[in-house]
Amino acid sequence: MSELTFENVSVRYGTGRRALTAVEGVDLTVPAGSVVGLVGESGSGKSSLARAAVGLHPVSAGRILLDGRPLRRDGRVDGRRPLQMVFQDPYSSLDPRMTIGASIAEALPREVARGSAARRDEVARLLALVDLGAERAASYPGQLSGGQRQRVALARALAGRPEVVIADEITSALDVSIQGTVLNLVRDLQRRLRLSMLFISHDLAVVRYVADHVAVMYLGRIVEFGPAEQVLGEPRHPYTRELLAAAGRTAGAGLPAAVADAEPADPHHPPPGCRFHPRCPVGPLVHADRTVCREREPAPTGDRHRTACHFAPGGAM
Ligand SMILES: Nc1ncnc2c1ncn2[C@@H]1O[C@H](COP(=O)(O)OP(=O)(O)OP(=O)(O)O)[C@@H](O)[C@H]1O
Repeated sequence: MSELTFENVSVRYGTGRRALTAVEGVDLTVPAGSVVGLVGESGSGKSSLARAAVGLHPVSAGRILLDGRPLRRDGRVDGRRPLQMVFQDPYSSLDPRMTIGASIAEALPREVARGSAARRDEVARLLALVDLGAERAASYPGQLSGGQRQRVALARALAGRPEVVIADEITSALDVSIQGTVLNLVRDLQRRLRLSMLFISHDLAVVRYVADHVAVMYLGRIVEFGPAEQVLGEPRHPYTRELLAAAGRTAGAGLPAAVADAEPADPHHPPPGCRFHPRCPVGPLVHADRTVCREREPAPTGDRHRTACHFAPGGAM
């Protein structure tokens, strides 16, 4: 079991006037063997943080550590790739011209992949892990259903014997009727293989189901973090409360409509002070002029349940 830590991590795209900071100064820990759900509306920086962890995009500041050891820019540590990512669209990780077996075999570490018999056995073992028969090795991605393809993508990620799996919206593209089965499988594998997991989803119902801890991201910052039942049951940050209210309105159908009436956040020009202040319903109630919110960025406060809001219960003010 391994602990994944983001230490003051920033991710930037572009340069000059077009520069955009998608992730800014994020501190986040995925405790060994646990699932951290990462939520926030579209564009908040969730995928950017994930991609930085697996080396698909460089961090512009900060460090990413596995059990205290820094990951290299390409996501390796000691020559291995201990982090694997599963994406929303399994087509992005499966070559349509390769059989399922060949795709999985390609991801096997060299020491396992010696000899075709060993490879075949290992592919069959991985297929069994994701509840697919060994005969599936001969199929092509186009012959499988969306749910089966996502299982194969999962098997492929597990082929590298990861310690941490980053799941980015892995059920969002699936038919609602099979989302539950895939989620059950993921949760079961996570426990059996004692994986640590960063589970990104815009669907709070899904996150409630799989996550031990929840991190809420807004415009590149983590605004709330804590045990899932606390963050989702007794949210402290006004943004988290809005997300939950919006999810309730749409019967768990997701976040993107959250805070729909407010000004959309512009990542090119994040507001000064608290980034949420232009949309925040709480600040004006407490401080008519919202000076503190406009001028001072709130530092996270709290112990197990941390919130970055000047007026959160247990907050700085
Ligand atoms: N390769 C890129 N080049 C430039 N800007 C990018 C790039 N990738 C993401 N961005 C920008 O970075 C910000 C954060 O995007 P990111 O995809 O990380 O957010 P997200 O929370 O994962 O959203 P979604 O749920 O829509 O994937 C957005 O403003 C996005 O437009």
